[in-house]
Amino acid sequence: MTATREPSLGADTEVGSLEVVMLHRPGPELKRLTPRNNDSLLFDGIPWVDRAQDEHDVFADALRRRGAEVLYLTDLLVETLRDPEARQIAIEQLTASLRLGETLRAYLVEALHDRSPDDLAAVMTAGLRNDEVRLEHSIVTGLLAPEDFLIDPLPNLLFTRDSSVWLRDRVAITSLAMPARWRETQLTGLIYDKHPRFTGTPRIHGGSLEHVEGGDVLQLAPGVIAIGVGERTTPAGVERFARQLFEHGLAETVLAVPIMQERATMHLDTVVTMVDVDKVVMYPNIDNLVAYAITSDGDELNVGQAKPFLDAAAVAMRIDRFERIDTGLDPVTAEREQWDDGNNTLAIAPRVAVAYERNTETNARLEAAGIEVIAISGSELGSGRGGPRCMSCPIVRRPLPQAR
Ligand SMILES: NC(=O)NCCC[C@H](N)C(=O)O
Repeated sequence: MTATREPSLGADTEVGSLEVVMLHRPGPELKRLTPRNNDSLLFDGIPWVDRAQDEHDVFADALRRRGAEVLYLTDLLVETLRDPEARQIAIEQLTASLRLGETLRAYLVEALHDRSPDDLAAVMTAGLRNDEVRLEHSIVTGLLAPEDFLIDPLPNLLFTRDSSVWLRDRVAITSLAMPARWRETQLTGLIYDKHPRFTGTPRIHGGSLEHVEGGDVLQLAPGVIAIGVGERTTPAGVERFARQLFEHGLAETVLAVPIMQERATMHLDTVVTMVDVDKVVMYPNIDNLVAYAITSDGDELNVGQAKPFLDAAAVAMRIDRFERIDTGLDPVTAEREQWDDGNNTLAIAPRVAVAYERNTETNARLEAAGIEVIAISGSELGSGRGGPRCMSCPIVRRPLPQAR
């Protein structure tokens, strides 16, 4: 494989025309979900996997039809694993933290080295069950139940938004808060390090640092980055991330935005997403969203007073008004549609957004406000509590003509 990094990778807004995006087509890892493990694996139900795949294919096709190139995480991973050094790293990372005793760990290391890139990628994504290994005379495999996981599956890979974020020409490998998702950044980290398409891409952050998840990071305008602080991204995560953004010239202002620490609002993008250069769709039941503007004078970070989010954002973006499209929903409908990711839209160009079709009232108000809504079905995809924005990692967005 030769190094062929494209010169123009990156994205500096939420709404620039989407050119390259990474998705993860749901696969065998979803078949690992049971009523006994779905809570700890962060799913609210047991998805019908074939239907989830169909829904996801429609999503991917909608993006392709509008000109985006869709890269699948699994394809990138398999291609990466063809490199012996990448395989070595992958197996080391995968087995380093297993608490399975030395005999079983050593057996797994050897067995994984014998696997093809496809099979190794399958273990990295779908995990490994006890009854899927053949190790005689092992105390550990003998005493574990057949269906116990030796390596946990990663059903939340579906939400590619969270484990990496492109900021201008750099990629941030995030640090995921929930144990069920920790290993995801080993995969994205490896892909961006070793896949020829990304050779030489400068990086920030990393899986071992303070928690920051991609769903909390919104690029409101070039150099203006809002970061939610709640269930997933910690205050220390924002501080660490902001320092790197300033250090590498990726931001002039970072807006730290506290959100409720609950599952329904796990990321900033569950309550607010951009649908135009100066417009957001926002959960109506959070009128009091505030932001702390963080700037840097070179050495120190300066943190302003809490201001209403839309006002603080407008100042940082140097626009007169950052408009919230009034979905006008009564609080109960708003709560239902927020839970079903009605506010989690994916802008693929200014005023064009992909949204789940089930949120009929939110979508109708968006259309009335002049937003073209590309409605996709998400009855099964949504069982992991994530919408179109969560399910996509933009790798290239065209810069906006008016970008500063
Ligand atoms: N950006 C997002 O809001 N991502 C959705 C992640 C859902 C996943 N089941 C989780 O709990 O982390």
